[in-house]
Amino acid sequence: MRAVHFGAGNIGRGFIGPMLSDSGYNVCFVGRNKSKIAQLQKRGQYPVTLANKNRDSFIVDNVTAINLNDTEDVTRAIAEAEIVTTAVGISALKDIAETIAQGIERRLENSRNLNPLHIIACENGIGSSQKLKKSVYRHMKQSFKELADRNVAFPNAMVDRIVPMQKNTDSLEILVEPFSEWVIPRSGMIGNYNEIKGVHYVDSLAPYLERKLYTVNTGHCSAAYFGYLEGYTSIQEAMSDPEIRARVHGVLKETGALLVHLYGFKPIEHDRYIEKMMERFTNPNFNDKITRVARSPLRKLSPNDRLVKPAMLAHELGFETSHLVSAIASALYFDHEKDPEALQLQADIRNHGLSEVIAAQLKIPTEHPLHGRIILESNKLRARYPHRTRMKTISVKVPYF
Ligand SMILES: NC(=O)C1=CN([C@@H]2O[C@H](COP(=O)(O)OP(=O)(O)OC[C@H]3O[C@@H](n4cnc5c(N)ncnc54)[C@H](O)[C@@H]3O)[C@@H](O)[C@H]2O)C=CC1
Ligand SMILES: O=P(O)(O)OC[C@H]1O[C@](O)(CO)[C@@H](O)[C@@H]1O
Repeated sequence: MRAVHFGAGNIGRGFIGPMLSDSGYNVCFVGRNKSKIAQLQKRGQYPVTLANKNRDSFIVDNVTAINLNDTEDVTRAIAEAEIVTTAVGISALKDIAETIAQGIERRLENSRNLNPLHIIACENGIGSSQKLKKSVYRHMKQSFKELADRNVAFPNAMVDRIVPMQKNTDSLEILVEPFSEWVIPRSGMIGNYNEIKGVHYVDSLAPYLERKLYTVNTGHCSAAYFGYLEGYTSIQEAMSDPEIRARVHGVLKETGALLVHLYGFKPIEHDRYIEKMMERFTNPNFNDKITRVARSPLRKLSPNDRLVKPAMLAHELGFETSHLVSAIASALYFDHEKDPEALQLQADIRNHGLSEVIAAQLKIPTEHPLHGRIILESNKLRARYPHRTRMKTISVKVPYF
């Protein structure tokens, strides 16, 4: 069985690669880092180490690799695969869409391979595979689209495993947390597919995806933004500060109330889930950089992502949102100079003002109560962390609610 995986980065090598290989797939990594691809081609395997006390490790084998710009080889691999996965970042999906489209066309040309093909975007976010499908279809001829509708599926998925930045002597080695979860809805699958060992196939993805996004991702990035303002460099440092820990817990109690309401999780079980996630953030067996977890603040602050979406939903339902508001206000101060989105965000705030950014990018209109509360919280943070914040204090009339 053949799998093609786009992105030989942390989640690719540390999570998706091992899962597919363990299920008997030959995993072909498609990547743009030439030296990593050459290493994978040469060795055909690489080591994975678990960030537990014993540092248990195992080898992922039956691996091949192709450079992303060797389009001929990549499209051939897609034409012959049972499954295509990606872990390149949601904003990079559009960049690989044309190659995937060419691979599908090559596969379907003259009805050469009409076996089902599943294409799964293993990215953080809602509806990633369907977003990829839209981009891929933009590059396909109409006749192929009709055939692809019957033979190619793009099931959305939820993937969860913390894989920090790597600093290993062996450039292929990867250190990952022991926990992992990959969830795929059965309704998104077609034909007689081989189940991937360890994947949880479910009837409905939304409860799993939103529980993870609004707990793991909301909590993790809140710890990062709170910790960044405090001057910490790792999530572990931030989580060992009792005040930050309590604020992150406060965020998760707020999203927890929302999730319990939306999906009927038992409150006591959801509290246990929150505790488990707090424990994962604290994992002392690795050092997870704040700048990694806080990365791409424009994406994280977008209306359908981990901060604004749960805050808006919770507000509409009359639930508490003060910790979420604080996380959003903190995220708006993230100005790491090596993060292009952070630089863009700060430039937008400088050029257009905070209120305009909240309205235009977070899509929280000026008249919405959360808009004014974010600005008030931003002013408080500025007073508390004058050396970490560069925005001007902004006066605002908070709408009555
Ligand atoms: N690292 C983590 O703990 C988790 C990450 N994710 C998601 O997995 C995805 C990948 O994240 P990581 O593996 O951490 O990032 P990474 O930076 O380690 O790996 C991303 C890979 O994609 C490649 N890439 C980036 N832009 C590209 C482009 N325009 N065209 C082709 N290749 C491109 C990079 O060269 C790199 O090899 C993201 O969507 C992230 O949200 C999901 C769960 C956990
Ligand atoms: O910042 P991104 O690209 O959404 O992905 C990293 C996030 O995903 C996680 O691995 C959780 O699945 C966390 O480490 C982190 O919050």
